[in-house]
Parts: sequence; structure tokens; C-alpha cells
Amino acid sequence: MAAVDMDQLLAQIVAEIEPQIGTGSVADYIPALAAVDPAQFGIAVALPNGECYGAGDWTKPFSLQSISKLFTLALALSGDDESIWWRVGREPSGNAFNSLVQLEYENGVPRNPFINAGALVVTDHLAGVFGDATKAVLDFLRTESGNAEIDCDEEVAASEEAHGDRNLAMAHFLASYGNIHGDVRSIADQYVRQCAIAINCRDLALAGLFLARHGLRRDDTRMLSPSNTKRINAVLLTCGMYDAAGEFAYRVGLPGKSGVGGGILAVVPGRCTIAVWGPGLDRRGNSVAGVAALDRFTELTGWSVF
Ligand SMILES: NC(=O)CC[C@H](N)C(=O)O
Repeated sequence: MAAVDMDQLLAQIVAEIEPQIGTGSVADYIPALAAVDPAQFGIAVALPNGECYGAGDWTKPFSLQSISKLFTLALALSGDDESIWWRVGREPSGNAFNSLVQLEYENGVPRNPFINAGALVVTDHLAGVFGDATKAVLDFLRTESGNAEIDCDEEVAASEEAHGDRNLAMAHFLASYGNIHGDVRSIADQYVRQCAIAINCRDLALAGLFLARHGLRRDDTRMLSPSNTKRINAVLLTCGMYDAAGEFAYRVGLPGKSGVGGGILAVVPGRCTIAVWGPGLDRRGNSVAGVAALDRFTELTGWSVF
């Protein structure tokens, strides 16, 4: 594709995936998310120079959920501190994001940072470095997006906490292996609160730009070395969509991270970030309309890592 008319392209994608909007089912294990209208869709594309384009509900906030896991990993690796890899692996799990089964076989070392068990360990690491992991994520998102209003949605946090037995069990199980160092309840709470951050597609695409800019933040200060940025993108490609990572790589061919709020952040290294949001999920917890839109985006532009 020669010169890309981004506004026209995004409008075309929204029109093409229209039949998928509202399909799938909203996450109902977090009651506050079950109340979200599934018939919504937004897409935003941010370019390395900070220009941002969007279509549909791209300025409407949604629940960040597991997409927070990519920001916590990046913060854990910032300054090229690689010590987190002693505590968490980087292999796809092939299991659901909230599965516990591998943890006992593998001695309390989660397969990767993008499933819940791995994110709990990363949160514990960040709590040790920054004091409060949720605040560290919020500060980063606000600075990179330029939107100081981004915050935790207290209703979503309370709703997940009231139904948080599984993550709490997982955190205690990790602690039994010595892989949670802080207070278990506090770490589980910080994890839930970073998932409950409300953000829109525009701000999410801008906040992820360091992944497309080889580790540079928007003010040109360095977040990560080019090598560690490449590595995060590689782990996103292999593990970012949980047990659907292979299918997503096949259909879209980009590093990406999804969340059960219906958002996905995808990266075309050197070119752009793309944030999509559609609350209807497939059975693995990935946005149906979001994956369809990213599929069309890479097909129409030819922008992919392959
Ligand atoms: N896949 C997700 O987005 C899961 C995040 C959610 N907060 C949970 O822990 O279950």
C-alpha cells in the first residue's frame, strides 16, 4: 500500500466488520463488565511521530484488563533490569489466562508474564521497585497519552474484588513457592486495580508507542533498549493472546495484547500501534470485532512483522 489515507482506511474497516460488532459475549465473571453494551466498537492508530487517527467509539473509555500486563512487564524491564526473568518464563502456556494447572508442575514459576499468574509475579516485582504497581502503571499511561484523567474505575475494581477468589488463590499458591514476596492481599489488590483502569483507544494507542519506537518514550527518553523492546514484542506475539496466540499470529501477524474488557493493543514495529475495542469476546476471551478489524488492517495495509 502506497500512501495510507488513515481516516479513510479506518472508516472502511469499521464498515467492513460491522456484522461482527455486538457478536461474542461480554465477560460475565466480572459483573461490572457484564453490564457493558456489546454493540460498540472503536479503533485508533498512533504513528511514531505522535499523530493519532481513529474511527467509531475510539474516544470512549473501556476496561484495560489484561492489556495492563504489557505495561507492567515494560515497567519491570525499564532501565534494562532483567531480573524479572528469574521469576517468570516466556513460553506460551496453551492454557486459559486464569488457569492454575501448570503452576504446581512447574514449581510456582508462571509460563509467561501475560497470564494472570505471571502478571501477579510482575506486580509483586513492581511493588518492590515502585511501592505501588497500579500507580506506576497509571503514571506511565497518563504521561504517554497526555491524558491526566486516566484512572482506575472503582466500580469495576470492586466488582472483580468481590469475585476474586481465583486470582487470590493463585497469589497464595505463588507465595507458597516463594514467588510472591509482598503481602499477598495487597499484591492481588494492586493487580485487580491495574486491570480496572479505564482508557480509550486513542490513549491506549499513544501509550503503547514505545513498542513501535524501539523503546523510546514520547519525549524521546529511553524506556527500554531496542533489544528489550524487540523481546517484549516477541513475547507479545507468542503469548499475548493467551491460548489463541497461534490463531492471532496466523490471522493478524502482529504482536498484540488483549483484555477481557474487549480491548486489544497491537504493534507494527517502526510503523504504528493499533488499539481496538469491541466488548463481545470469543471463548478464549479475545474481542471478536477487534480481531476481525486487525485482520482487515494488516490485509489492507500489508503492515505485519511477516
Ligand atoms: N484476560 C483478562 O483480561 C483477565 C483480567 C482479569 N482482571 C482477571 O484477572 O481475570
